[in-house]
Amino acid sequence: MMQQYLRLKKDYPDTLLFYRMGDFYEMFYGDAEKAAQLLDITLTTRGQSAGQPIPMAGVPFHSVESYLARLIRLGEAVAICEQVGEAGAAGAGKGPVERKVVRVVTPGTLTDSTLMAEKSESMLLAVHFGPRQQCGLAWLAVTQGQLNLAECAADDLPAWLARIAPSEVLVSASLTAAQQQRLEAALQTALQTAQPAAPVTRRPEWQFDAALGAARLQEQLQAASLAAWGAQGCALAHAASAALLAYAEHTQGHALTHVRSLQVARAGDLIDLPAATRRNLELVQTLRGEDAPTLFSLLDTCQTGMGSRLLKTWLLAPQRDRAAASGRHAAIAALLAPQGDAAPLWQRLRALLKGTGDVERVTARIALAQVRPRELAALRQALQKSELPALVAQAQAALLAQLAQDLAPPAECLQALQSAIAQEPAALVRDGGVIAPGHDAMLDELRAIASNCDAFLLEMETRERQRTGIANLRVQFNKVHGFYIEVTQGQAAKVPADYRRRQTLKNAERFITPELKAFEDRALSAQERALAREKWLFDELLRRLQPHIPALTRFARALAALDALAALAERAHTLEWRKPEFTREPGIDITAGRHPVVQARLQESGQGAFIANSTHLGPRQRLQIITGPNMGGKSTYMRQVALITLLASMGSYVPAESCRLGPVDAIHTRIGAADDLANAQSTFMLEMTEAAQILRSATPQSLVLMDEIGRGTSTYDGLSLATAIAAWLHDKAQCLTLFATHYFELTELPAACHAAINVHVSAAETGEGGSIAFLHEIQPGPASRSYGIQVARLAGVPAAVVNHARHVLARLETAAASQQAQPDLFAPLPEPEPAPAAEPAPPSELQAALAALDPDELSPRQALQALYQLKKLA
Ligand SMILES: Nc1ncnc2c1ncn2[C@@H]1O[C@H](COP(=O)(O)OP(=O)(O)OP(=O)(O)O)[C@@H](O)[C@H]1O
Repeated sequence: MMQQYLRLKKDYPDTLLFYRMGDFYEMFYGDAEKAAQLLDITLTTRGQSAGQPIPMAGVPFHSVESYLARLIRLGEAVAICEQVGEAGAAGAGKGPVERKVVRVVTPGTLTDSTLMAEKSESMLLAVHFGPRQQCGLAWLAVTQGQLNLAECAADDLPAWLARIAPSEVLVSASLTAAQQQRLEAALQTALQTAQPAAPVTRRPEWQFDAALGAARLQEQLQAASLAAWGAQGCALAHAASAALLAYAEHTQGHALTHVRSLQVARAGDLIDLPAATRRNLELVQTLRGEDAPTLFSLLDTCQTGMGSRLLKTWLLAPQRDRAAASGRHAAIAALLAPQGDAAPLWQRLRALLKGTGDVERVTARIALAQVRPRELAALRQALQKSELPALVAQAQAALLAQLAQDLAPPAECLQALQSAIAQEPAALVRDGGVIAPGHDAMLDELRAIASNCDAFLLEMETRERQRTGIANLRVQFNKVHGFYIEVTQGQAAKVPADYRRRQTLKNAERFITPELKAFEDRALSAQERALAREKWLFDELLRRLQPHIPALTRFARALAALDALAALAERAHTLEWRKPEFTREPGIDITAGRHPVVQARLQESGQGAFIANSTHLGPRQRLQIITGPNMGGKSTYMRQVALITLLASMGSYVPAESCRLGPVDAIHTRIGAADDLANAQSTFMLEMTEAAQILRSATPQSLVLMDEIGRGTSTYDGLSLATAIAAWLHDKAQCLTLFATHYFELTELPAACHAAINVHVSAAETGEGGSIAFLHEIQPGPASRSYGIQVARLAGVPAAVVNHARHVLARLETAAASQQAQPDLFAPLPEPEPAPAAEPAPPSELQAALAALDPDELSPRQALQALYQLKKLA
């Protein structure tokens, strides 16, 4: 057996091998030690090899899922090795049962719903590093039917990683350690998760081959050319897809017949949402790393997991082209439209969608031959909802008309499921009770033999009581001993000669007769044969379903889209959101906008109403300098503008009275900072890194939020930087900017910059104690003063400290007033001064050698020699 184990293990050196032995999965040697530590299970030994005990650890097969889930969370991969041969059938009856690795469970290739998050995909990404700092990317979720390709510069990899959010990354084994380290660092920054970032798995270099990839893609898509998908030219991405497909199939132990569509992603197609923006706007995770309250948690009232997952994709990958978003707006309008006396469509659709299974994942599991009986029952239930397409077809929207078509279930598929699968099937095929009665005559007959047992036993009991005169004789069955006739000890003397003793108990004797033995053989074999027949029928059903996989995939996508749209309609109705409008001219025009998450929180906690604010940004008024007290609502206001922009762009209604939105190519944010300890960057360094990125990439179609830039350094440094950054955004980038600051000096900017204006959040002083009330209203003009000391008081800073601060402030203000007026920060920059004439130092040997060189006159060989010479001198 150990020979067999070691033979299998040889092919999975870096993967834990779960070796099935009876009711356990066992691990040996290093695997056992590692698993014992990771899972906190007992490490024992079994037998010996070369005189040494063999370390062993195991987990029971019936609870294997929970152990797998823990290992996957830790980034481990597990190869599942099952018995595939019949016991006793191997060779001459000696030697272990034949075993095989049937699948490999890895973080990026999960398909089992018990191991997966309901609301997020488990994405597998292959990265191929090509020449000239270019990368090819290929990714897919094994439970979805779509492959994705992209090519990018190595520098843009972090942005792509953030967008794809992979659960596992494949790279070539030839990657250098330094390259891998860089990739892992980028992953950590991109994913921003508290858990360990996605594991990086090395695969053989030859698998990253462009020609192989193109051929594999064509085979996968059953197409003679990749031109239909616009995917013919991207060799680097082809190389990545070769490795991706090979690995995905390797882990499933099965071809991915359900993966039949391809998408080439181009950076310019999507609205850029850098990792900082996702984090700062708390789109799917709060700053503390929790799932709620976030924009997504507020938005997601979907009835199914697949609806939630699609909605999340819409939110995180909004398109620059607004056609898709417009289509969704129109669909939501149709779902909300009054229907006379009947409830609006969104309500009726959601009632129908409730309790629908995860058809998308079930479909993938049918294709991979991993599906469980109850998943098929759930699919049948979904396919039976025939009112669904009819109802959707009633709506007046192009997108919904398309969905109605895809929702028409493949009739043959439904029929096959209705006929074959029992009303409430058992969880596992090997338990029996999965195939419906009446589906197969042979199965029915075998089942009849097995279930006629009871009648036979009763009849025999009566007969034997009469024959023996033992009134309390009983004919029974148990799993361990099979069939028997039980007689109490007192009556044992009366048994006839043809009774054979089977077992002696304290108070009773158990016997068997030739007749009962013959019955037992027939009944047990009928049961076994019924189980085998069920297994065969189940596999047969899966074969029959295979041709319907593409239709089922379309059906699943349509259900998911409908669920997501109905959820958006429900949100629009419940939260009183309005339909946004897209315009050609750049700009953002919002009337009475609200921050949806803050508003919901205020409502829940009964802390008063949310104050709506309007925003106008356009080419002629593109920069707002926002001042006002702490706690006044500056951050809330800025974020709400970004959230409304994003919601409109993903195709949702928005929390505002009205919203007109021009083209948007990116939403950048530079908001407060927690130290990025993971990457050992200081707060200020991080602040400047993010600012640098924004200054480099913002365009007139970008929305930029800057919250208190420059706060992390000394006042003058900070003020100078903030000034220069604001001026650059206004003059050079010309993007739409909201710029919140505590530097009052910045309120001078609009005087010098024609498209900048001042706004402030209002506060009112109440009473004599100097306390303030925040009105949370955005008003034109700069704030008249800051209220830092009042806020400190509100926060419970001791009165003595507050008083002291007041005195210091008064003194500072008097001193400032008596000094000369504040320097004009926005005066044009002076011409750079000529450098002061320094004492000319005699040229060094190196400088002399350099001066003697004339690059235009050098041959390559001479240039190289000169270079060596210079190095030597230096
Ligand atoms: N428009 C609004 N209506 C009602 N309450 C609001 C509004 N805006 C903000 N608030 C409340 O005020 C609190 C503080 O808002 P916010 O964090 O935006 O202030 P801030 O001006 O950015 O403060 P700081 O300068 O200290 O960061 C919010 O948590 C929210 O409860």
